[in-house]
Amino acid sequence: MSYSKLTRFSEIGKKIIAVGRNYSEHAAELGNAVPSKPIIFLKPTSSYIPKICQNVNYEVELGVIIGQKGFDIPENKAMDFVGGYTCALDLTDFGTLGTSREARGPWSLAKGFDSSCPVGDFIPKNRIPEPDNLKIWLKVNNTLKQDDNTGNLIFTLPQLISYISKYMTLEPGDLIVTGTPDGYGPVSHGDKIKAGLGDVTEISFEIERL
Ligand SMILES: O=C([O-])CC(=O)C(=O)O
Ligand SMILES: [Mg+2]
Repeated sequence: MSYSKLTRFSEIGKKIIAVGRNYSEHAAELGNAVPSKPIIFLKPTSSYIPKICQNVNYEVELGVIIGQKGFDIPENKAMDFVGGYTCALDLTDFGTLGTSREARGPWSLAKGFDSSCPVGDFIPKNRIPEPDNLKIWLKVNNTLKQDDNTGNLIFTLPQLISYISKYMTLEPGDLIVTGTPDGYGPVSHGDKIKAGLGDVTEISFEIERL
């Protein structure tokens, strides 16, 4: 399958593996300690559905798309398994849908409702030669809300790929959303969201309530 022809990963429909608290300033704004191991959770592929956004918070994230199958991948081989990148949002509702962050219950509804994972275009790997030095930003109604660099990820892409693949076989089309920087916040009906990775790719959409 040629991923470069795809603009929405719903056409691929593989796992969405998400990383939590992977920027220390985001962990701090949540009042959480910097994790000693990656915090991993799953979002269902139905969360790609561009349906509605509810009472949610935005989180812009670097999405890594897996290009070949692998398990127990060593860190020094991990980048060979990357097929490309995308700008993804990990929309989150801890208010009405999910167990609160403080509680220890699962986050599945808070982070897995339909439309909770808007993604941009597939960016082939060679268009981002330095994924560990990439500006990541998000604007709400043209106001800059999140502005950081993937150089500040606590766990790097090779560390994440290696760690996740010890537990879950990675398959072509899987998407790893690598965690959000600080500055997350709520959106409401009519808000215009624009987010991007450096000046390589941009995603924009408007929030609609049912
Ligand atoms: O929202 C959270 O607490 C965890 C998360 O997804 C992130 O850090 O990107
Ligand atoms: Mg997130």
